[in-house]
Amino acid sequence: MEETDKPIIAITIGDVNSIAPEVIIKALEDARIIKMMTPVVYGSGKILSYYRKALNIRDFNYFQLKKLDELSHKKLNVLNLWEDTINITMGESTADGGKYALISIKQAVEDALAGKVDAIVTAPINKHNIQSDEFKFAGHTEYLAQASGVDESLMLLVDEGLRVGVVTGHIPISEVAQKVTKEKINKKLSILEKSLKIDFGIAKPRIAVLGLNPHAGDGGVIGTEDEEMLKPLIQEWKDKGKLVFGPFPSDGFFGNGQYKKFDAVLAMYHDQGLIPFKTLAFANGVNFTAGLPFVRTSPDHGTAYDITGKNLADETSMRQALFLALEILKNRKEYS
Ligand SMILES: NC(=O)c1ccc[n+]([C@@H]2O[C@H](COP(=O)([O-])OP(=O)(O)OC[C@H]3O[C@@H](n4cnc5c(N)ncnc54)[C@H](O)[C@@H]3O)[C@@H](O)[C@H]2O)c1
Ligand SMILES: N[C@H](C(=O)O)[C@H](O)COP(=O)(O)O
Repeated sequence: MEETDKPIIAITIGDVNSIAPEVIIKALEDARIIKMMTPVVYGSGKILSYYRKALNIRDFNYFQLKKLDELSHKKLNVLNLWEDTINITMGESTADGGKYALISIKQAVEDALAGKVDAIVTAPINKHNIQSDEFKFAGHTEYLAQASGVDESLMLLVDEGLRVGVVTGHIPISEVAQKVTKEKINKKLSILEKSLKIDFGIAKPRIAVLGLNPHAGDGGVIGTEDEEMLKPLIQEWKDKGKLVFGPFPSDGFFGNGQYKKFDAVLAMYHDQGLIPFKTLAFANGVNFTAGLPFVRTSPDHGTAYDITGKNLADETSMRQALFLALEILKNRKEYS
């Protein structure tokens, strides 16, 4: 591969007081990365330098630039987005943690939408300290959909053959039942099916749909949504020749390993899908946003303030997020 043919991957800095800089540095230390892609950290060399020293990491070098077109395909790049020296308070949630995380995300999105970078890999943010007049969203997923002008996207957690999407995402549990509508499930199923074909190269994907109620309602004894909404909806997909099955009672479905028979699982709400996913795949898991005009992946963990600055953060999920972004780019190219 020519150096200049490598995909350019924007990596957002995340919360600078969290494990985000640590997992970025450790993931980028992997010698395979620079051979396969051109990474650009959107943030500031001062932040990486601070963590390199704090964690006593040697031999981590990078090329600093002020404009994206100065990047080097032979080196790890850091795009300096600010001159400020930030007061780093490792393991604490501060206004600065949110402010600089947002500067990084905004620039990466602008560059992705302009086609200047091929994908974005986001390091973790704190959903509380990033809130501002400019950012009134529950997470990257919601922000990225709005910023890129799509009315619906899908949070899809991925670890090799295990893929778990959610119908409702970052909303209070009290709102789940009313938000799980036929229209919403159909939209999410459409994004999921398309993504499995285009992003994951699966020609005829098998999708499992989980029930909303305990035991998928037990024939209407525990809630009526599974019987009255989910069963007919799934039948409509089957009638169109799609391999969509369910509704499955979530506990037994994961408990007996049935998930292994499907290319993807659609859960009705965040914890229904993410608890089994993270139990099975926390270290390697990647959070992918399907349905965006650009590729966006992320590690499946958060800011982990409790271990920040202690050199305890496992960077595997961050590294997998970089590799999955590449794989999806390749699959999209082959599909088109
Ligand atoms: N991609 C993202 O931006 C993202 C993802 C998940 C959570 N979050 C946010 O992060 C904040 C903290 O969330 P949380 O406490 O629920 O989850 P968390 O993932 O930050 O931490 C959960 C537990 O896992 C441990 N852990 C997390 N990542 C680890 C790693 N790489 N290596 C070793 N141990 C690790 C932590 O120390 C903690 O004990 C919240 O604001 C949440 O919204 C952001
Ligand atoms: N629900 C995600 C997870 O637990 O991995 C996480 O909160 C990140 O969400 P965004 O990608 O929307 O920030």
